[in-house]
Amino acid sequence: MGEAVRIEDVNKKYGKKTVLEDIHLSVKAGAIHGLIGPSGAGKTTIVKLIAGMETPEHGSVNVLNKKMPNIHVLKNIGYMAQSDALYSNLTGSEHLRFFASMYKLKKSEMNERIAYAANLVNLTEDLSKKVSAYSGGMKRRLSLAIALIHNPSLLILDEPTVGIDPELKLQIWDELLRLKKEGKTIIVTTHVMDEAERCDVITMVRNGKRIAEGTPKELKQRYGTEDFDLVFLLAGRNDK
Ligand SMILES: Nc1ncnc2c1ncn2[C@@H]1O[C@H](COP(=O)(O)OP(=O)(O)OP(=O)(O)O)[C@@H](O)[C@H]1O
Repeated sequence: MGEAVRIEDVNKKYGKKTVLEDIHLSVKAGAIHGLIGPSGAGKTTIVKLIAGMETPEHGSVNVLNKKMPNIHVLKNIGYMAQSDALYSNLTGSEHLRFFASMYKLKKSEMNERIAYAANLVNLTEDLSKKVSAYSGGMKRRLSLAIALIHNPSLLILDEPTVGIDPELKLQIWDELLRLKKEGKTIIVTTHVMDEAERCDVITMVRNGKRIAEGTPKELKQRYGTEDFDLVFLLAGRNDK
């Protein structure tokens, strides 16, 4: 399998503050790749670079073999941001229609995709409600449905399951595994170690640096523990 994302030698600053330093990252096509790290580590900045929303001071970001930002690549990316960018006066259904129309889906395909995405995130019954009446978890679920609406080949999910109950979280992970089987590439950021263990490859990020990478099994073997929280702590200590 080829590479879906390649980041080489990336440095990123906000003002004078360096938030990413010498980042190299290769995401295999068809894999679920997790970015794990404490708050402020730089995970969101990395996914924004991949989604073409930020550009690095130094280095390169290639997605689906094109240098980012690239307008043709954007339609193959589904991006779920950490904070929900929704219109409080529109209903769930209006959101899905609006985003589907941006991707120029045909009417029949649009209806099919809306039904699929709404069902996946358990929002079918709530589609006619305005977003102002949605709970935080419902807004997260709607954002995920929007990210999936155009059937993108690369899904970038920034903390997708925050505020989502355990049952739905499992359901969403089952669906991510199914999408992977279809050949989609999924990049997911998380603080939650049980989610990390579901990824094919994990990159651990701390203070803007990549401190460890491997499959969950490799990382556990490398640090001699089955406890993923401990893997992360040990990887962090080695970096000091
Ligand atoms: N637009 C911005 N302007 C200035 N600083 C920023 C901006 N965006 C992020 N930062 C800083 O960059 C660093 C990395 O932030 P980032 O959001 O990438 O971390 P994160 O690992 O995603 O954290 P979290 O898990 O809390 O979302 C932090 O120190 C943050 O304060």
